[in-house]
Amino acid sequence: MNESIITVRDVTRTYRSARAGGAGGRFAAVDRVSLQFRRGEVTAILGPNGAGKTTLLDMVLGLNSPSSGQITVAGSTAQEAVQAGRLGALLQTGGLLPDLTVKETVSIIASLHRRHAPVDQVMEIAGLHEIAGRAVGKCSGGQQQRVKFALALLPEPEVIILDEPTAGMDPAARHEFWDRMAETAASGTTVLFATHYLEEAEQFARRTVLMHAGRVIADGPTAEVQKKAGAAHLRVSWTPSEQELEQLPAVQSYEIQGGHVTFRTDDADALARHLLTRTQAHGLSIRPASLEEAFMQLTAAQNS
Ligand SMILES: Nc1ncnc2c1ncn2[C@@H]1O[C@H](COP(=O)(O)OP(=O)(O)OP(=O)(O)O)[C@@H](O)[C@H]1O
Repeated sequence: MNESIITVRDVTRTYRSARAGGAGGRFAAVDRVSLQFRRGEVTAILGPNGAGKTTLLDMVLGLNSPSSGQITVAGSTAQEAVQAGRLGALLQTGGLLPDLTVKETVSIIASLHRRHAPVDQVMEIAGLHEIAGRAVGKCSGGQQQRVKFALALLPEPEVIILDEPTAGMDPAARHEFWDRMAETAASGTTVLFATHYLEEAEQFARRTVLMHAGRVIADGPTAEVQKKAGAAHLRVSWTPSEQELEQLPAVQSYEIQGGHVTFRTDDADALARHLLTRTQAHGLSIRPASLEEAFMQLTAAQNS
């Protein structure tokens, strides 16, 4: 269980910078990243647009090569692991043929694998039996993602990589998708997925790697990473004294405007409790900080 199945060692991937007008300037889409993933671990790679998640996952899949550093999967290169059917993927891009039915799609892709799981079994795991006869082009976005999930399961991979698998799904479809994924992970498959959603990481991954601008800025149990990134804005109607302000817990910063105070806090519950029980503050509202704000805060904290 503790054996590392994926090792990313000091990996950088640079691209020519569009902003530099192609004048030779390069930037690192992934910047000196080192990570290890253990067998059976479910990890979320969390980050805003452009953080480097897809670039990193594509390198783990051998679709893209590091500019420097090394990646090994189950002791071999990514390409060898894919060829051996040890790695399965559900990628953001990559089309399905719209005129084939769901079952035809899964059967045809199965026939391309030297060894594969029974078609009925992967259809069952991905919840496709009810829509087996439907043309792929008539399936919803969420159903198409489930078809891709079934295709990723066909080689019975030890590692499965999912790049924003639930993009475009409504909350119910998202839940159903993750319930099915959890069953797969419970059987010992290592799962690595990229997401924009903190809640998705929180609900489905025990470990979260937070990326921003190509760097890993936090890595650990999801609850801890969430606490670091999960700052909130809390607003009350209140005219506080200097002394009252000083006694408040968990305040990162505040702004006073008219009869209102807006706090930025890393523990909204503790602050709300204090404000409502020990001060005259009232009319309290809490708004979670956006992921982008949380990242800016974390990066600023790192750089200071
Ligand atoms: N082939 C490429 N050529 C040039 N720049 C690229 C290329 N691929 C990615 N980039 C740039 O590298 C950075 C990281 O992109 P990447 O797609 O890995 O981010 P991401 O975290 O997956 O974002 P998203 O959540 O939007 O998918 C971005 O600035 C992107 O524009």
